[in-house]
Amino acid sequence: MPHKVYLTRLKLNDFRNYATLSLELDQRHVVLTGENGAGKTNLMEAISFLSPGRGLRRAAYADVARVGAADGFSVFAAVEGMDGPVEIGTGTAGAEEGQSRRLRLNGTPARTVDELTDHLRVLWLTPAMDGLFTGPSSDRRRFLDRLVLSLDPEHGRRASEFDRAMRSRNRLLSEFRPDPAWLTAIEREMASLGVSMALARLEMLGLLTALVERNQDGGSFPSASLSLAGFLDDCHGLPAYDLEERYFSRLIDGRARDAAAGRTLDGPHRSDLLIRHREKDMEAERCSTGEQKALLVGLVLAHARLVGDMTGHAPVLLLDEIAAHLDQGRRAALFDRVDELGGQAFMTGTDRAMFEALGERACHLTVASGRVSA
Ligand SMILES: Nc1ncnc2c1ncn2[C@@H]1O[C@H](COP(=O)(O)OP(=O)(O)OP(=O)(O)O)[C@@H](O)[C@H]1O
Repeated sequence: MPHKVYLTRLKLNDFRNYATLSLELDQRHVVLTGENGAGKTNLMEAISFLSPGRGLRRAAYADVARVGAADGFSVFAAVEGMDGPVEIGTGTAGAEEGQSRRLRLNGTPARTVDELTDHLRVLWLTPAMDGLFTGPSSDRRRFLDRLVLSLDPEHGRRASEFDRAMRSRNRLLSEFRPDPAWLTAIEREMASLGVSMALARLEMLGLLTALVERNQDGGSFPSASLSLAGFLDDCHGLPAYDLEERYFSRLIDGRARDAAAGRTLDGPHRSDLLIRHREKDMEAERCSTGEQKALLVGLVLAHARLVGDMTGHAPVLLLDEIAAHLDQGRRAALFDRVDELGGQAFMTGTDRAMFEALGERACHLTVASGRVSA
């Protein structure tokens, strides 16, 4: 069983509809129930700021600060983390647009928010992800990249450097006579970064597939078959060096085409994550709404287990409105599966009765108008 990582304290200041909040927690799961608009998802979002990135809503920080607050927002958490107890403080200094997020670990400023992954991993499932299978491929790429990031924090740096290089190439190609040496240097860089990104994604899919095959759980949640398409599809199994050479020469050959299109038409930014319902052997997008939800739950739980297996520490799990679409049997199975992961999970819903099967395994809290009570 992986070690448990859990929050023992959470304090918010001027965060969404919370002027101030101070919560003491123990290592149990946390169930947050309350009416629509009470502030349940806001609290989950605050916890998602304990991982790199812009949180589970991908919001602009200016929108996160409480309306009417003079300054920015802050989130403070005491965590029994992967490297022992740690105090994490994060937030913005002002409410203007374009602010970056600051991070302090045990009172000391951190260089980047990526340092959070040394202490805990936070994974989430929200209703906004329900359209994952039917929505644009960019949503699935972002989902996959978050999976990769949770095990390989370098993946984010590679992706943003690739993006920067690609933008430079697009700009150069739009010039009348671009400098060929400069273009070639950028394309070299793109080939190296792009292939690293694709291989990291493939590695994640391989690990997840192996785990799903090892842990058939008797069918409470369906399992997914995952594959990638859209980039270097005809080069499976080639070593990294050959892949780089292929992509590099395709970029060179594609200059005129990309210049005409005004963008780069080949690369890891064009990959799509293909998801199939394994037991039904059917594309996820053709499954029913309920089947898609169950498939997504199964996928996120498998990923959480993988993170626990690989790091030796169970991730903190944020499950927003997870119980609403599940029947009683599935709900009980979900709680058991979540519990077996060995971490701390935060779950929300409008009705406390839905979480009865969790019993004493969770601390049950009520949220109303930006306040939390037992
Ligand atoms: N920056 C902000 N300042 C003040 N209030 C905000 C801010 N951003 C959002 N809110 C308010 O926070 C409230 C709570 O939102 P939240 O999404 O957490 O609700 P919820 O309890 O999850 O509800 P539901 O059950 O409907 O999903 C909303 O009424 C919203 O208007």
